[in-house]
Amino acid sequence: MSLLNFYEDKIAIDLGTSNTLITHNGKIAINHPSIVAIHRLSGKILACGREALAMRGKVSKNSKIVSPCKDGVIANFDAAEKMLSTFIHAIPKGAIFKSTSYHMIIAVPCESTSVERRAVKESAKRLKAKKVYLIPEPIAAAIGGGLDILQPKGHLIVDIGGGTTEIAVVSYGAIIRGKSLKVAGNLFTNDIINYIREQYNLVIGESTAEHLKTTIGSAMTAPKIKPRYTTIQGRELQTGLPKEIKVSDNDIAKSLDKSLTQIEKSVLDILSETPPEIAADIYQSGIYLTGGGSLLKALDDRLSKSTDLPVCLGDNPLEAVVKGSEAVLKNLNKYKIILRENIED
Ligand SMILES: Nc1ncnc2c1ncn2[C@@H]1O[C@H](COP(=O)(O)OP(=O)(O)OP(=O)(O)O)[C@@H](O)[C@H]1O
Repeated sequence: MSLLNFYEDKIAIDLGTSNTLITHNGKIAINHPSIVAIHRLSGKILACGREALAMRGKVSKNSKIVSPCKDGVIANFDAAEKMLSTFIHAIPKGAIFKSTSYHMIIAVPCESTSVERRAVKESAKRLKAKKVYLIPEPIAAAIGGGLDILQPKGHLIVDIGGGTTEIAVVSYGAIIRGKSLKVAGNLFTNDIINYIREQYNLVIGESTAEHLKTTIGSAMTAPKIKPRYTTIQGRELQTGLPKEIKVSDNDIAKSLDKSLTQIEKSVLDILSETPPEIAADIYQSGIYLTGGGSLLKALDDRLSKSTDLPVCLGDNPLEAVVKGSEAVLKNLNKYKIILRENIED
């Protein structure tokens, strides 16, 4: 390895539907919502990340707020590149190694097409990446959570993000069976909005629904336990007037039931397609649950009940993908089987 290569800047990117995380030389340098405010006429970026999120619903008609990713994949490449470029330029760089190009690794959904992957690589090249590697998100999440997936032993990883739930059976660093399901955290939020409208005739916004999900949200109703309540405000459907109601954790559990059942069904489908030797490993190791959606209360218990398998909640589920990607980029030799087996171009 030449001295030049040794000092090459290394960037790992988890460009998620909800959040974008970037590590630079081993540290998380960027952690923002994946959202940009753009001037309609000039196409100029007005704000990115948290700043753009704060502008949502409050900008003039000359500006628009854009989420570059939908259902786990880039839906608006121009906005995604502009957002990533702004984030990369915001990374505080060391005074000595001000490199103008990087080695970059980007996590992609396990069912991304070769066309999608090529488009991601081309975008990265336009962002001056000298060398670009891609890694499947569930594999990155598992490595980031400390799972040793290089062993010839089967693991079942369920990564519930904002736009997709990635379900992958992994053995010896390769995905044996994988599925990207468009049922994840953002849909849970919509489920809550719809339920509150139908049950209470109250229209609530995304932020209120997200708040309900992350505070009193639960994957299971608990009939024998005293319900937990919270008060929310919204607009009454018939009168159009502001109104306040009390909502319980059981309400949220009921609203999420259909989406959670879909995830459970997909996990069971993948298990039924898993080769018997690997299924035997999974019987022992259980399910590795990660991604921001895994933070929903009692989701591990619910998944364990429906599959009859132990469920292990990963550490730092919101950071696992970027940390795992970073680990691979730092040690390409150790993880070369992962890049070779899972991403063919
Ligand atoms: N405490 C919590 N309870 C329930 N859901 C949560 C909690 N904290 C975060 N989430 C949800 O996690 C999701 C974001 O997770 P994550 O950052 O892993 O997804 P992403 O990488 O942006 O999405 P994707 O991988 O689908 O592109 C959001 O839907 C968010 O609401």
